[in-house]
Amino acid sequence: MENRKFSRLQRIVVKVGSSSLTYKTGKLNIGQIEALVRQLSDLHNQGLDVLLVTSGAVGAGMGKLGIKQRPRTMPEKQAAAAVGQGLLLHMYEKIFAEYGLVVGQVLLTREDFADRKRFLNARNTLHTMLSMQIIPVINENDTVAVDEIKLGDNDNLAAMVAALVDADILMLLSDIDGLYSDKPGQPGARIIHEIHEINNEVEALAGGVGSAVGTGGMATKIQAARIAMHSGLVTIIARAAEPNIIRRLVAGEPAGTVFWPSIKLVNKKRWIAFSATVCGQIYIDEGAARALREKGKSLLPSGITGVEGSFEMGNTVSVIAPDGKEIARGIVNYASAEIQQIMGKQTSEITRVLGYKDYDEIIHRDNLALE
Ligand SMILES: Nc1ncnc2c1ncn2[C@@H]1O[C@H](COP(=O)(O)OP(=O)(O)O)[C@@H](O)[C@H]1O
Ligand SMILES: N[C@@H](CCC(=O)OP(=O)(O)O)C(=O)O
Repeated sequence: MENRKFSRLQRIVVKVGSSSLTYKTGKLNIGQIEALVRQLSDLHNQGLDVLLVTSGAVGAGMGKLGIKQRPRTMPEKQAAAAVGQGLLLHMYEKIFAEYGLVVGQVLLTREDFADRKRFLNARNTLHTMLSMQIIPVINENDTVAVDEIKLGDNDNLAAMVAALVDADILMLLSDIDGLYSDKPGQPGARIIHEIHEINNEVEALAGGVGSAVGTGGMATKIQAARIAMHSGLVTIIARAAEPNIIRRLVAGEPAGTVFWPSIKLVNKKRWIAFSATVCGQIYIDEGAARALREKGKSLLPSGITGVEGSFEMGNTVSVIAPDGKEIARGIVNYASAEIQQIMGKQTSEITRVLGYKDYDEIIHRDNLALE
C-alpha cells in the first residue's frame, strides 16, 4: 500500500487508552509509557506541536489500591482516579524530563467545552502551553466529574481537544491495531484500512464496550473520528505497542485505520456542532428545512412548527426536520417561551406578539451548523 499523504502535519494529538498503559496486574506499563514518550519527544524536537491525551488514571489507581474489578460506583472510581492521576503524571513528568521536556497537566470536563467562555479559555491555555514548548498531558477531571458533566471516555475528549487546538491529526492508540470488519478474533474479521464516511455500516462495527479496563471500545473511537472528520482533521486508530508507531504514522506509513476528514467547519460552527450542550429542540417545516440546507438561510419564525425544552436566548438547540432527523444545531436569539408565541408567524409580526423585536431571525445562519 502507498504511503499516506497528509496536507499539513504540524500539530498532533495522541490519545493512549488504559489498556495500553496498564498491565493486567493493574500496574503501569512503564515500557509502553517510555516508548510513547520517547517518540513524542522526538517529534517535539522536530518542531511538531504535540499534545498527549492519556487515560489510565482509574486503572493505575486500582493497581495501587489493589482493587481487582473496575469500581462500579462513581465515588470509588473518583477515588481510584485521584490516586492514579498522580501516579500517571509523575511517570510522564519523569520520563519527558529525561528528554529535557516539560509537561503540564490539563484536566478537563464536559463543561469546559459546553460553555463558550470556558471553551475559549481552555483553548488559550493550550495554545499558550504549546507556544511555551510545554507538552500538555490531558485527561478528564475524573475526581470532580459526576455523570452530568462527564464526557465519560477519552476518545471523545481527545477529538474535542484536537478540534479545540486546530490539530492536523488525531491518533487513537489502543490495544488493537485498528477497526475490524467484525469482532476481532471472529473468523474472517479483517482490519479496515481507510474510511471516508461514517455510515450505519461503520457504526455497526463497534461491538459494545472494549477491554476490561477501557471505556467504550470502538464505539467511542468512531464517535471521536466523526468529530474529527467534521473538524477537518485526520484520525488514525492504531496499536500503541507497535514499535515506533507514532513516528511511522507521522511518516505516512499505512498502518492502522485512517478516517479522512470532510470539509472544515469554521471554529464557532464546530463548537456549536460538537461541543455546546443542546438545551432543546426546534421543529421546522419542509420549506424551512430546504431554505437552511440548500440555500444557507437563517431560521425565521415562520418555518417553525414546534419547540421542546426550556432554553434561554444564547443557548444551543437542535433543529429537527419534518422527517424527525436533526439537520442542524444553532444558537437561538429568543428563549423557548418567546418562540412558542412567535412560531409560524411572519417576522413583521414579532413586535406585535412580543411587544418588542430584538432580531428577525430565530437562529442566524452564522450561528447555525448544518449536519
Ligand atoms: N470492530 C472492532 N474492531 C476492533 N476492535 C473492536 C471492535 N469491536 C470491539 N472492539 C474492541 O475494542 C477494544 C478497544 O477499546 P478499549 O478497550 O476501550 O481501548 P482503549 O482503552 O485503548 O480506549 C479492542 O480491544 C476490541 O476488543
Ligand atoms: N479518564 C479515565 C479514562 C476513561 C477512558 O476513556 O479510558 P480508555 O477507553 O481506556 O481510553 C481514566 O483516566 O481512567
